[in-house]
Amino acid sequence: MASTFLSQPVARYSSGIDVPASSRNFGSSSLRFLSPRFPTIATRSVLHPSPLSGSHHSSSESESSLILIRHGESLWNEKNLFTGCCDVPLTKRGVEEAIEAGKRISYIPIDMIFTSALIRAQMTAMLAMTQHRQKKVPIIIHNENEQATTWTRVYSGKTMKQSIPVITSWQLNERMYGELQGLNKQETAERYGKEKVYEWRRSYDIPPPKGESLEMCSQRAVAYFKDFIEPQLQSGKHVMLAAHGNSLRSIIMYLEKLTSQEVTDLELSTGIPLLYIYKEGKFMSRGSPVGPSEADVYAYTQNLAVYRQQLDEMPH
Ligand SMILES: O=C(O)[C@@H](CO)OP(=O)(O)O
Repeated sequence: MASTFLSQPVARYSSGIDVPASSRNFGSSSLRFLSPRFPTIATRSVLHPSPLSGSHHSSSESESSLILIRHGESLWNEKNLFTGCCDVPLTKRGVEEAIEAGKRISYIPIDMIFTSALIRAQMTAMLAMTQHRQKKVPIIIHNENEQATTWTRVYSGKTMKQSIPVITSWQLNERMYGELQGLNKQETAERYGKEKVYEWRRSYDIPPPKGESLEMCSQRAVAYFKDFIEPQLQSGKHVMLAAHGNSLRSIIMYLEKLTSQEVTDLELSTGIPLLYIYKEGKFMSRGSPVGPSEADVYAYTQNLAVYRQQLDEMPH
């Protein structure tokens, strides 16, 4: 699976060279984030949780939160068009959904953000973060080439501590819908029959014409999750992942060990965050946080409750 990523260039998240050793930390020892191209290095040089992240244990004891969020409504969702890998932005309603989602998760710790390479997922992550109580700045990591890496370097350890790296990756993109992209879903159902279109949209292993089946999408999205997101969770990092209906369905299938039949019935609404707690190698689904004042969400674990209390004590 790792060979899938060989074409991906190196990403570095670096503080630069003129920062005093004592402040060259993103909460801990390393400011460098190395790319999916080097999974083992990425695992070792993870950015450690912020002081407020509530996770200071060794990885064997650590507990991390994972937020999954499907992007808010896009302009093609609104028009009922097959979108797939076409890169369309959010509607006004989608923007509002993302902001609302941000309110729901405003007290859940987030140390790293992963998004697809598509603007609707990136907009959603960024808009949601405008609501986060911790007020850290999400920064997209540019690793297209050496120049991009060098030209986006940050030279202040203090600023780095107030930042959250945002890693974008095409492997988290929506499933590629092939020759359905841009077609109206209703008209397509009328033309090819509802059952055929349902099969294209929701079956596990039947691809739409010249497109990816959910199984094919899962081969890249779940591989990426296992290789690059799970190691971050294992090291105690709290992660938000903003992606798409089908890339997230395949990841949820993996997290919840769903069968190919069960994943067929799984539908994800736009802009609704889903919370998982990762502990001792297991993912526990905690549903969707209803709102920042919803006591139940923070009662899930002692760590989340402590984190929330710390945020409440922060000056406004
Ligand atoms: O058009 C798409 O890309 C997806 C998600 O909006 O549609 P579907 O729900 O049919 O998988």
